[in-house]
Amino acid sequence: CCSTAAGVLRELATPVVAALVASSRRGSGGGGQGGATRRRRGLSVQVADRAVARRALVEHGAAFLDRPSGAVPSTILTRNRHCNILSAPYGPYWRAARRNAAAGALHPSSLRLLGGARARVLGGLVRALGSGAPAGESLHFAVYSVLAVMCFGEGVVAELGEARLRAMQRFQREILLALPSFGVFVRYPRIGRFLCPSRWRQLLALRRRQEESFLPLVAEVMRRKRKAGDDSTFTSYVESLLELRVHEEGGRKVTDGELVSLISEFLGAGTESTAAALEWTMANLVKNPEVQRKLRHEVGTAVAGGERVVEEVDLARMPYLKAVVLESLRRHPPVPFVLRHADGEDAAAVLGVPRLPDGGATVNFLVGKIGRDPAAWSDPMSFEPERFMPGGEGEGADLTCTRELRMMPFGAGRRVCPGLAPAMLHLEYFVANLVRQFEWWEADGDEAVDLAEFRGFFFTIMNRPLRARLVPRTAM
Ligand code: HEM
Repeated sequence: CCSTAAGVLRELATPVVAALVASSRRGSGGGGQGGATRRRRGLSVQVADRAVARRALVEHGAAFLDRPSGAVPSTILTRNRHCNILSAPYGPYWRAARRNAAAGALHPSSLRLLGGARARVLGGLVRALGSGAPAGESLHFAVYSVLAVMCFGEGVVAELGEARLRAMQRFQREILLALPSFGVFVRYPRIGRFLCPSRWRQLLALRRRQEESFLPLVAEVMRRKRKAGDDSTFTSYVESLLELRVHEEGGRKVTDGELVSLISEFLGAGTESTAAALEWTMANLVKNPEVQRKLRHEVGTAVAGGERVVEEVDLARMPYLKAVVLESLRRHPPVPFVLRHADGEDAAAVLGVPRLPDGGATVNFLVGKIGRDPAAWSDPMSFEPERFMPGGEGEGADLTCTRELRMMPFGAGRRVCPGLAPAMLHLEYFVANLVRQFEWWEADGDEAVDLAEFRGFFFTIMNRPLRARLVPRTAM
């Protein structure tokens, strides 16, 4: 029935749908949560038109609220059993988990309480770079460290120590690299383990290691909480998860399996995306010395001739910094596509077809293409932060896409990335301080900056990790 429906769709497609790709792949539903059921995967529709994207995600968002099953790391790793925010079907559990993150650990008021921890991570990063550590890997570890503090609290991370934190980060990478080979268990949930028994054992071992890595840290968070009482002002993500109740499901707590998936998502989705964006931004600053010079001038003006570290409060006075980060996100969005499941008449009408097949369709919004659309951006492939300055075509860019959709690096609509605020804060904070501390020059030979992309399972990262010749500007 899928191929028939695909044929119908292909014939009826209008120009607003950039491409309709028939897919014979079927996914199983697996168990839904909170009474919601997952649908089988049938067709895949790709949207590269920003007007259609906005109509679908913002104006008719209710018809595009779910994600296709098996499209998200945690659904693969737990075979759809333990959802996190990204993978949860639209429903009570998703609402509770998302609200908890957005109003808690990811809220600007929580981020403000972490100024000291951020500065300590920056200090470590500057020392590492100053002693010649590779740029790409060092940026990545700095972002992971900040996310770990937000997740478990600074005391727990300090006790864990750098070596174990680095091991956790390596393990996260290992999982990301292994994920594509586990698709078979989502497509064939009943017989997958018999078809590929050794891969099945590998999957179980990875998930077990994830549990063994996170659950003792959760216990440590609880122990400290009991000891300190309610004195501390900052509430870590894990603390908030332990307090979370899904009221529409009888006030139940989050299960251990969900806890592990939610923590893994927080560290994984938060680090890989932000670190990739940071690396792309610094790479473009190496490639564009004039942009770097202008940015350094702005930083110097904002913080008394560059005499002190840039703090969160200073960032609001740096429009060019924001323009540099936005241009990097437009040109190199770390998440190159947004996946949603669509079903029903409303979704069909938005996509310009009379109906969708039984089971609905997977809709793939092409974030990269939308941000580089020549109809929206002049010379879209070049790196020009000026376009986001007053009078430029991107002035007042709306990252949530509520007013207008010209780029969508954080997605759009009700499932827009809840990490937008911390991501922008950390990008601006690290970029400003890194150009204050160092001049970033192109290295020679094999270490020269290569802007070629590597498309991973979920993220687009630099094909070759960033290397640069750093010249310290102030005594460290
Ligand atoms: C530069 C950094 C980041 C980029 C480019 C990015 C991008 C995205 C995109 C494109 C989506 C899909 C949105 C949609 O379907 O409309 C998403 C979802 C999500 N992101 Fe981010 N993200 C970033 C940082 C973060 C951070 C720091 C966190 C948390 C620590 C985070 C957590 C999430 C979660 C939980 C979702 C799922 C939302 C839902 O399904 O309701 N992201 N992100």
